[in-house]
Amino acid sequence: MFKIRSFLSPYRIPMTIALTLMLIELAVELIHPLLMAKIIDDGIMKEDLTVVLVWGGIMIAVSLLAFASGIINSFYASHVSQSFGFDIRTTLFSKVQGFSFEQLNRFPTASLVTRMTNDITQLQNTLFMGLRIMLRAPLLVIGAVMMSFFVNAKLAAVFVIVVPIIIWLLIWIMKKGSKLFNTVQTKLDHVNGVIRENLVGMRLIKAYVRRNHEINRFSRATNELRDKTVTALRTIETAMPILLFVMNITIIVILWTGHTQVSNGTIQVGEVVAIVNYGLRVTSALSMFSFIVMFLSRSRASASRISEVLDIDDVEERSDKTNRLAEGRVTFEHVSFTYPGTEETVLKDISFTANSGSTVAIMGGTGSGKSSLFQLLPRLYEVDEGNIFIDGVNIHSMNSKSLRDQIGYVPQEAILFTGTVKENILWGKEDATFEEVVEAAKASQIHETIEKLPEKYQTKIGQKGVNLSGGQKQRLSVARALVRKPKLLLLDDSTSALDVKTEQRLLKALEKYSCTTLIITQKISTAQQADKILLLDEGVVIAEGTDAQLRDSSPLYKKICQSQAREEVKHAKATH
Ligand SMILES: Nc1ncnc2c1ncn2[C@@H]1O[C@H](COP(=O)(O)OP(=O)(O)OP(=O)(O)O)[C@@H](O)[C@H]1O
Repeated sequence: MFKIRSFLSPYRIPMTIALTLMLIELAVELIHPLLMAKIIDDGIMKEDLTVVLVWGGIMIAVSLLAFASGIINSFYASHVSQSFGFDIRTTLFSKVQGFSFEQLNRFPTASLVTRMTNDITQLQNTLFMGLRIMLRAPLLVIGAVMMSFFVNAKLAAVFVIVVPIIIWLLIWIMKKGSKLFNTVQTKLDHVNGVIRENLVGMRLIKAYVRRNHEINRFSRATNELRDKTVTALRTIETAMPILLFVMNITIIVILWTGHTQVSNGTIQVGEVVAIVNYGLRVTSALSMFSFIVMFLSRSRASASRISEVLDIDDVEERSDKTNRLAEGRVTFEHVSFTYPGTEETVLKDISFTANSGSTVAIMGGTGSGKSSLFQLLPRLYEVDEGNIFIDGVNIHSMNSKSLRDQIGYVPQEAILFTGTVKENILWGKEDATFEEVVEAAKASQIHETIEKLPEKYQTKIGQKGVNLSGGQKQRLSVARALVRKPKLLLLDDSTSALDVKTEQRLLKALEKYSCTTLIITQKISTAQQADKILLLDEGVVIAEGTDAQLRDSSPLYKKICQSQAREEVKHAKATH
């Protein structure tokens, strides 16, 4: 919570101005009944028109002052609340960018989205309300009670009993409400999660005709959200009529005792009217409380959810060593790795060397640890045991940003961003020239396809690359990696959707980049072109060598070759 409060520091001055203006409004509101009492007792009762006109004029003047203060207060309240929200959102976003994968796994994606949008909006609204009316309501209650005592202490004594009871009740509701709204926000996370999964997987949903299943899933999530919200709002709303009932009884008591005292001549009519007026203002302030308590409860829940993200420790950069990779020679030395928070060791005692400029194909069954091995190289995860060296330097001691800058990593799923083809390639190296972009596209065998697009390199790519085929997306992702002219290129099954000829051309074109290439593949045709093949099984390297060597020495490799050869024969027969 402390961190969130610190976001208010830059706005101390506008907040002070807004609060001062709010206090002016409040003061005017509190003076009004006094002026009214004066007009009744000294003007109307004594039939003195000058008093009525003079004090009436003063009343109008202070009302205008309150009006102007209210308007300027709104300006400041909007400015402060929006800027405060902007600052938190920007900080939260950049905080998440610095998360390690282990930290990222602690929050579901949809929950992070809710925290960065809805939760921050809750805080913004609360701050706006805070600067406009939130403080005004409690201060109005306190001020009205004090002024009543000033007018007539005996008559106002009833407030001393009633107000503490009401304050206690309000605190109780707020604590309860805050817990309930926490659950509401979690349910909102869930709804966002379902929506996100649904929109991302729309093609699959249609292909599997799962529309009704998805509609039911969404209905369940949104029903839960509705039920929890209704429970939270009910708890807060039912308390309000109780408060107002108590206040109305209080006013009746004041009127009753006031009436008796007026008859006895111990109090003037104007004084009774003033105290009743203060009572009514307290009542109206309390009816504002239902909103205030709701806003406070909600924002307390939201603030703690935002703090959870802000409180995550920054990943410490161990080194500012910005080694330039000269050759890209990779050495794994007895590397073992377990995903944080899990038990199973997914890579066990891995040792191998990929010479500079060479191509190493990594093969293995699904779940054998191929992608995990890749993620260790740009240090997306840290090794548990052993060491990884690039050009003889332990990557553990290298600055992670400089290390990643020099690696071209193409993940298994080709991810494209909304923007043009050129922008997507430039994503790999912002300051690349157009010639470099074209060069990378040519090497990735995507240049000709791009040239056929309506606006060539300026063609807009639809959301997630919907207007491109799987193979085109893959090649564009490879171009994005090549444009940075990496010393080390990691292709995670990134040529799976390419036909053999295109893939061969792509691999040939890579030679000119003279980078070390590690390529995860399921295809023997790809592996055959590599200088070395690593065969992984359940996180262990079970065979290492060239295609010819493995055909002799590895029964598993031989089996894969035979089964793929059979597939090819079947495929050839089918196409004839
Ligand atoms: N983020 C993660 N957290 C925990 N375990 C994971 C994570 N990612 C993968 N694993 C586990 O690590 C093991 C190896 O997964 P990995 O993705 O490296 O396999 P792979 O060989 O690349 O498989 P595939 O060819 O199917 O992509 C699997 O048992 C998988 O369940």
